[in-house]
Amino acid sequence: MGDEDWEAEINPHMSSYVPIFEKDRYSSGENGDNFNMAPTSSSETDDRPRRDHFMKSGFASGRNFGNRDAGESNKRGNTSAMGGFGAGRSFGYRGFSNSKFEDGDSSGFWRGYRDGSNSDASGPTRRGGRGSFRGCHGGFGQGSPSNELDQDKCMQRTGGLFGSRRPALSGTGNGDTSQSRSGSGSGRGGYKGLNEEVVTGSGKNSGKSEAEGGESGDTQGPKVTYIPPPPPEDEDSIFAHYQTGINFDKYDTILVEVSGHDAPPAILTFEEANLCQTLSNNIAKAGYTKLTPVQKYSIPIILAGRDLMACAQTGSGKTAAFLLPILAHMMRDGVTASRFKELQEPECIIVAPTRELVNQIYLEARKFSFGTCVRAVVIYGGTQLGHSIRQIVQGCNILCATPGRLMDIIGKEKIGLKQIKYLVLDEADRMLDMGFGPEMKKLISCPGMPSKEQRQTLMFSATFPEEIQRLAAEFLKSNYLFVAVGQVGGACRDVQQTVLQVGQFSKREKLVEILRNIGDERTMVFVETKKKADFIATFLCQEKISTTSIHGDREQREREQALGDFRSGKCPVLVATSVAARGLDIENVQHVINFDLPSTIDEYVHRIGRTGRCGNTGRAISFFDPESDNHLAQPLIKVLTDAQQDVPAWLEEIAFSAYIPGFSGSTRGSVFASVDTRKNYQGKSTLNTAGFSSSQMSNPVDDESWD
Ligand SMILES: Nc1ncnc2c1ncn2[C@@H]1O[C@H](COP(=O)(O)OP(=O)(O)OP(=O)(O)O)[C@@H](O)[C@H]1O
Repeated sequence: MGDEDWEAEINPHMSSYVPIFEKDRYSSGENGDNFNMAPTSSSETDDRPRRDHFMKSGFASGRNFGNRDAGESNKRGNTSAMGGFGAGRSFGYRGFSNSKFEDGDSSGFWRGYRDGSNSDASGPTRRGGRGSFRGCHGGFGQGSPSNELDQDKCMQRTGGLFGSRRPALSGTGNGDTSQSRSGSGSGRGGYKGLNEEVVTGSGKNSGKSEAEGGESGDTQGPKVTYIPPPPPEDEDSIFAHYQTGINFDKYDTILVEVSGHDAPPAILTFEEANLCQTLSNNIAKAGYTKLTPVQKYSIPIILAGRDLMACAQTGSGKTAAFLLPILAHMMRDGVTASRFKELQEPECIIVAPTRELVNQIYLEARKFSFGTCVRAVVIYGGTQLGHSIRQIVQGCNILCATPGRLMDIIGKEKIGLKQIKYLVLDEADRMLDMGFGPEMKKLISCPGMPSKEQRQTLMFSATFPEEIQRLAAEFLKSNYLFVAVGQVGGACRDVQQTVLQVGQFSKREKLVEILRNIGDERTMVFVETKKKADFIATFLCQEKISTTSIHGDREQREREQALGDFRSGKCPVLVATSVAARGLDIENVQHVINFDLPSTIDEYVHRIGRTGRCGNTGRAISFFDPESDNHLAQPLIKVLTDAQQDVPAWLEEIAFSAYIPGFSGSTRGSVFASVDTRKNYQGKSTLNTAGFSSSQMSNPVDDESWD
């Protein structure tokens, strides 16, 4: 395809793929790039002129964009600090999505509903500080398609020139990942971005988050002014749900183990839970007629007031397993917080690791509390802090929050914690690992927070590494109960897993081949880094496959837009980092493709769990690169075998040659997704001095993918 065809070829397919581009970094040509003939006329804070320009010249000139063959030959040469990645800009303009953003059609979160509301007040101002490095996400400059990995390296080396690899997080302790992009290149600090919500600066201000920077304005970053559109209020939308799949009834055959003393018996039907009429009505309206195993066991445990750690396969209804009994108690006991109170004191806090997930939990809470006196509120980073506060002051009984925003709100004394009766950690293993663990510890020692004896603490996940379970004990009463719902190894058996041996440089070709076969079926493609997410999304768009992307360097509005376009089917392919690996419940995701395998097997289990949910079937295809993935061979075989999937002979050979003495197949037991570590590890501890298990020390690759 000639350069002149470029724009025409790619425009129709780029409706939603809109990485940020900041022109000035790239417009001079000093990086040795001739593609990006960006004018310097438009204001840094003005979206529209730059979009117009790039519609004309930016893309049109990106001639190396799809040149995958350039790969091998260019991969070394492209790493020059100035020319390699720095030149990669042709696609980095978020305004590419025609006028959508400016039209305020940011329906992303709301399961594809479009209410047309334009509540994004961010406007141009947020562009200024943020943009300084965003263009690099596109990653298609001089020879850039050749080797995304080398781009990554180059990017890191060039951090000093362009700002931080992460767009200029303030070094002064600004905590919100979307908040403080000052362009100063101050680096990422504390958690290196592992934490979705909390990024520390110099270390001095660890744990502070966007309040310091964005809202009170004492850092260089622009204010986050994004106000997400309210979800639709009509009953049909609130109770919209997808159908359980053909394998839903097979849940009944799944083994469940409850450990701990005096566990109440499981219930078999919703009626046995003795929920109030309104709650029962809401359950019926949600289309729930039958309990899933984790619900059968967890609901009576929570109703009995016990602390709980529950491990059950992805997509098997853990959210309702904690929401329903909590709501039942709130209905029984009455709630104290009301809109007429000056200080809101919620009875329940639910934390989860990503903004999208916390919002999804909120929608579930809103659904089940419909028509009751209980009011659920959601707050998360990347949105205007004032908006979060306004939501809370209208009355807050259940607060669904990401950790960074929660700590901001607590720090600002916008909520009191004295009334907390329920603390829920969803994706609890993630919430307690290196990234979020310190924040969670801070949360439970906040002034006013009832001690663990005084509150009920509930933890849910599909995976629960043993060392995390030991950390969790600090949060739970000693007599907590542990519910393990097989699937063996944690992967859902409704997902047909295939592992293909594909080398780094053949991956794109293979991906396109697979996606072409798949057609329009909804597919999530997981990659390991944010830059690669943009790179692959753009590449697919160029291949005329409608694609969008979600990762931590995209603005919240863009993330929501991407999710909305994926949910609605407008973009049937979503390229994502691990930020989308956990919890997201999207109807009709038929395929998950691991373009890059994650660094841990647990992450693999979560990723493939985006398909095959709630008794529906799905497919997962993973590219296994022997150059980089051998360490996963053994645990992968265990997961495949446990889920009764075919194990390729070549994988067994690799596993054999990469044999790790003492490897027991996984960190988990042989029958259940996780075992209660109290059985095996009483008295033993492998914690390091920081209080975290060494195996949970953050992995730089993981860090990259998360934020
Ligand atoms: N008893 C039920 N009957 C019908 N549908 C249900 C039931 N329980 C849950 N669901 C639906 O199943 C889907 C998956 O539930 P949910 O998101 O809670 O799974 P999960 O176990 O939390 O998954 P993950 O591990 O990926 O976070 C949701 O759409 C939910 O509404």
